[in-house]
Amino acid sequence: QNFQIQPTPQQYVTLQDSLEIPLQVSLITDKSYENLPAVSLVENLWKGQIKENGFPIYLGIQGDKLVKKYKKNIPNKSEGYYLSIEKDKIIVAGADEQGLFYGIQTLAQLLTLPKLPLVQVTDYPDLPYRGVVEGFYGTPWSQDARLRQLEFYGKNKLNVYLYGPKDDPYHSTPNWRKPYPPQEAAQLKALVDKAKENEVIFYWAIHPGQDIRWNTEDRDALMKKFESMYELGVRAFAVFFDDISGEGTKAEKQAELLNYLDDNFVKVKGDVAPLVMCPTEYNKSWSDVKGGYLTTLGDKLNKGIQIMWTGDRVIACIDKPSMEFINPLLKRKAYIWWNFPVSDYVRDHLLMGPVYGNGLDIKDDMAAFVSNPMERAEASKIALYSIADYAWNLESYDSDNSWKRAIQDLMPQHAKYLETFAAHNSDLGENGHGFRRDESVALQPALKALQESYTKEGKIDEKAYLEVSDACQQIILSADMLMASKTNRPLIEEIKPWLIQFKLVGEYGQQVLQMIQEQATGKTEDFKETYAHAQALQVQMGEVDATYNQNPYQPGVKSGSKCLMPTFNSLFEASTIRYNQQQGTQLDTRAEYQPYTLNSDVSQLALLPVRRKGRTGAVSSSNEVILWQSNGQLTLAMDYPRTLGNIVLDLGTLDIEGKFVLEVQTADGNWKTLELKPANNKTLLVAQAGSEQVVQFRLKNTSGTLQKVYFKRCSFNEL
Ligand SMILES: CC(=O)N[C@@H]1[C@@H](O)[C@H](O)[C@@H](CO)NC[C@H]1O
Repeated sequence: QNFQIQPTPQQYVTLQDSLEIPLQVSLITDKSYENLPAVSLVENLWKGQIKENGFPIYLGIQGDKLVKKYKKNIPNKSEGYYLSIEKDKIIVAGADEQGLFYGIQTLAQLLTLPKLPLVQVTDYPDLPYRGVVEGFYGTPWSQDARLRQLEFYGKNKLNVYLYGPKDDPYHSTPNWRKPYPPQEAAQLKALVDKAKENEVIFYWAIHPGQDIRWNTEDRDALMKKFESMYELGVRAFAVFFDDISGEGTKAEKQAELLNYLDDNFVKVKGDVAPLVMCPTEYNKSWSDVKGGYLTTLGDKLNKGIQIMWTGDRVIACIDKPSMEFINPLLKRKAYIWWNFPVSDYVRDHLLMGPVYGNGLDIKDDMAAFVSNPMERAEASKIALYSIADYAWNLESYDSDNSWKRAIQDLMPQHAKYLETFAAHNSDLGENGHGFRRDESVALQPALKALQESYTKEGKIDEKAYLEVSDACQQIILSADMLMASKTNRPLIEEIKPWLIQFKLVGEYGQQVLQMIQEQATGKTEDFKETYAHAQALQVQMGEVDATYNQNPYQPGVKSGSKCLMPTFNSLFEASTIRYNQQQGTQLDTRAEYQPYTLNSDVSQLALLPVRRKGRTGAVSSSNEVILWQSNGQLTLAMDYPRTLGNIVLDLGTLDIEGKFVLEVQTADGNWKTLELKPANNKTLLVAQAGSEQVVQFRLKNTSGTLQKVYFKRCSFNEL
């Protein structure tokens, strides 16, 4: 990967010459700068080698005498800088202190080269605010993760971090009125200090809308909370009104409160950044323009207050039409809250792919571009690196080039392996927002050719076969090397479950390739064992999915879910079907491993699919009235003895006494009846399966007559 400055600078002139990296430097700067982040940064670059007669580095800010002669070179743009590396000196001149800091960040990147190239960099950001809103549901980032993030933002010229984790009880209901306890307060103070060191504006956000009352008591409570955050060093504040219902959603009241905060806190303090607010109607698909919510905010909110916007939908890329819709309503440029790579609605997937799809022609239409990331902080850095690249210089943004550099930056020693992993772990899978991403892009043609040639004609496309076979080798190698990596352990620890799964996907692919080869060339003996090996890998993938990352939303671990797994599963099924036809065998052709099997002589239940999500199993419910004949039964068999927790039934009635019996068969073969107890004020019935391992359970109509019931729920969980 040939060297590029990150983010891509506005103007970069190299003089085709270079300089040995000076071992000792002397800093020539206005004395009042000694504790500026920019100066601390350059002191860290030459730790202990700052000497009077060292190589001269001039550091200045527009207006200083020191950089007077570079006045015309310094861009007249906030956060802009001019960096000139010459044979006998280096000049770093900022339009302001942030620009000076960024000039030195660029110098720091050039210092990673064997020699310092003689360059002139004239640079500045397209957008005034660029960064991250920690605004997702799920486990909030840890203190360490946040400290590393802030350093990453400094390096990548991101200048905003909005602290707003939905599941922090002091940010949101119920404790937004309360000050943080001492330990959390100290941690926040440390974050504020780290942000300052990295020229990042640390916004503390409050999420009061679910239970706020529009009265002076709550208004004063909010002011008091802001005051307590101010004492911790916070100098930037946000109020989020998203995902709430009821009183808190009123635009007039929201505007009144925010204007009050603006007039009585922000303007009074004098050193606090412009307020940022997230509206209740934060995307077009939900907004009711005629209802007047957005126009009320646009008309009434003080001009300086920023209003966030996620685009045409909750999860959507941002383009010109999106901005042309919202800006006139808000009577200001919307402050974009981009919901990527957030994955709190697809928690079993990692979003490691390129950042693409946002307009390159909208730098003058947005007040800001901040990303809502994954709860996995390190894994989010691939996307955040490219978001920094995009938001600094939209027109020059190249998503694939940026993605490759992001990976190189995250794991220089294992970039090849991380790229293999990231390429196949980028799509979200089916989801309620309908937002999808490309995945396995480079391998798609070969996967498609292999699948079509085999499933349609039972032939092997040799070229495609070899390409997919190599890819499987690469997948296994990458997973192993990354799991054993000594660098960037925080990243490896975060993605380990997916690395384990990814390796299994590669191994499964290898077996499936062997299956189609053996079937196509008539090696019937080998096929049976290869088939069994493929099934063994399906079982292991199922176990990984049922073991790691268990959560109440999208439990489990999906890897290669858009292209690799569907192709391998289809080839597994096709080759088994062909084998069965050839040999007259009855091998199970189902590729999605199913530990649970339903059997029933009640015709309306017999074909209901059984779904497994993480550690819960559930029979798809039916909307019909079930004609359940006397002695009719439904059984749920396990692949091997398993310990179950609750078995939950909903037959649409609690009146099952003397009509239905629920029994479990334990591993010793004995049956025992379980007591079904009502579990809510409706028709839910729950039974404890007991501590022994179970091989199956059954629900039987013992009434002696036909029963008409519903079949709304039959689920169970494994302990
Ligand atoms: C403004 C915004 O997106 N708010 C939340 C956000 O916290 C979630 O993380 C986001 C992604 O699921 N959905 C929208 C919504 O639930």
